[in-house]
Amino acid sequence: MATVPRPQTLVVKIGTSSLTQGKSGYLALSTIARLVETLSRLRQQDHRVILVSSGAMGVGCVRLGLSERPRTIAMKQAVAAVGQGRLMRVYDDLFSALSQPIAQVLLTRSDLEQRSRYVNSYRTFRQLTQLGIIPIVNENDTVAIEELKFGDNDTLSALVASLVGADWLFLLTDVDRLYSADPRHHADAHPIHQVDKLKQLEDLQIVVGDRGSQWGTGGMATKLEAARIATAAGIRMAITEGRHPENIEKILAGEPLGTQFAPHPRPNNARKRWIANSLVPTGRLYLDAGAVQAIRQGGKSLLAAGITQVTGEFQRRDAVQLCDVNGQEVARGIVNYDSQELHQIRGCRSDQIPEVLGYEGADTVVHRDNLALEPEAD
Ligand SMILES: Nc1ncnc2c1ncn2[C@@H]1O[C@H](COP(=O)(O)OP(=O)(O)O)[C@@H](O)[C@H]1O
Ligand SMILES: N[C@@H](CCC(=O)OP(=O)(O)O)C(=O)O
Repeated sequence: MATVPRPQTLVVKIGTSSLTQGKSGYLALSTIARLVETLSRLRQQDHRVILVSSGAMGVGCVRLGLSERPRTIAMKQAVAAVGQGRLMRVYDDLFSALSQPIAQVLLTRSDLEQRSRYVNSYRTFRQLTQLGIIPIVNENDTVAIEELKFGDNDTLSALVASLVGADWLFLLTDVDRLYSADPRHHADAHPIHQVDKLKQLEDLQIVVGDRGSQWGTGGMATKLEAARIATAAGIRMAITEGRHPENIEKILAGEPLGTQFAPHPRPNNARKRWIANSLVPTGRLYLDAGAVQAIRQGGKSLLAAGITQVTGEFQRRDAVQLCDVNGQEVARGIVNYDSQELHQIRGCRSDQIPEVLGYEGADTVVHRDNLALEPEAD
């Protein structure tokens, strides 16, 4: 097997559709064993490896004899609690056979939203990988409430890859790559091998279903959202077949397998990566052309004068999307005013703000240190 020159940080996500056998939902043991062998080999080559594994819900359902995903939150949480333990037991048995230590990391959205918890999560991953351990990550489905969920592990894996500053994100699924339409329903769909810019997919009018397989979540739509997050964070991404985890080594060695997504230049400011990816925006500010130019080309802070419209309800220090006149997102940032205040001061010069609000506020609506530009906004 070809080896890759320098040790890299690799995040590998495997979906339920690859971990389980179609109709019965039983574990796909040979796939899991091959995945364990591949990841252990990559560790032996000194790569830092993080596995994001779905499957808690699917495994829990089979254990409890359920034939479809539960609908109520309480039931989902109970089923995931059953499945997660069983899944980790299988991983631990197989990795232990190869003397590869593993650790379980269960995350909720708030672990990555709050800056201090984000930094703490980063330190945990760094310590684990420095010790040569493979962290196995899943959403903490048992406690996560609906509003605070990542919702799917494609997004979670991209956020973890961004958090640790990974070189590669591999999404292992039950199709060998992205197609122009869902190959299950469109026999004539053609394969997409390489994506240099995500906009290319819009131009090609790619149709991605948001329905996954029986136990999967999000289908291809969430994989493209993962691609948006990962490539913007400067991470290469590949979608490839879960039944052949050894493809990871071939892709690292330069083979054109699966669908590969080229990264944007890596933003070298970790705080801005956090703002761009981990915070969930709760409102939108529409900017005039001058303000868009000032923040994009001039690297300036956003002032109230350049805001034409405010939507959503948000508090000070919340994240918002900054959009041009066409509604195209150009940046994300943390606001110094809440939505009520911004309705009053939009379009005002900074020196008019104290008079309008009746108190002294910040000079900027979004300071440039709290503003992360969207790389594909051109
Ligand atoms: N354009 C597309 N190209 C490839 N697969 C697609 C596309 N649109 C939808 N899909 C579906 O997405 C499914 C994979 O998503 P999902 O079941 O959520 O996988 P996982 O469990 O690996 O996350 C495929 O089985 C396929 O039917
Ligand atoms: N956290 C859930 C996984 C949700 C999910 O995204 O599933 P999948 O689409 O199979 O990757 C579980 O463990 O069942």
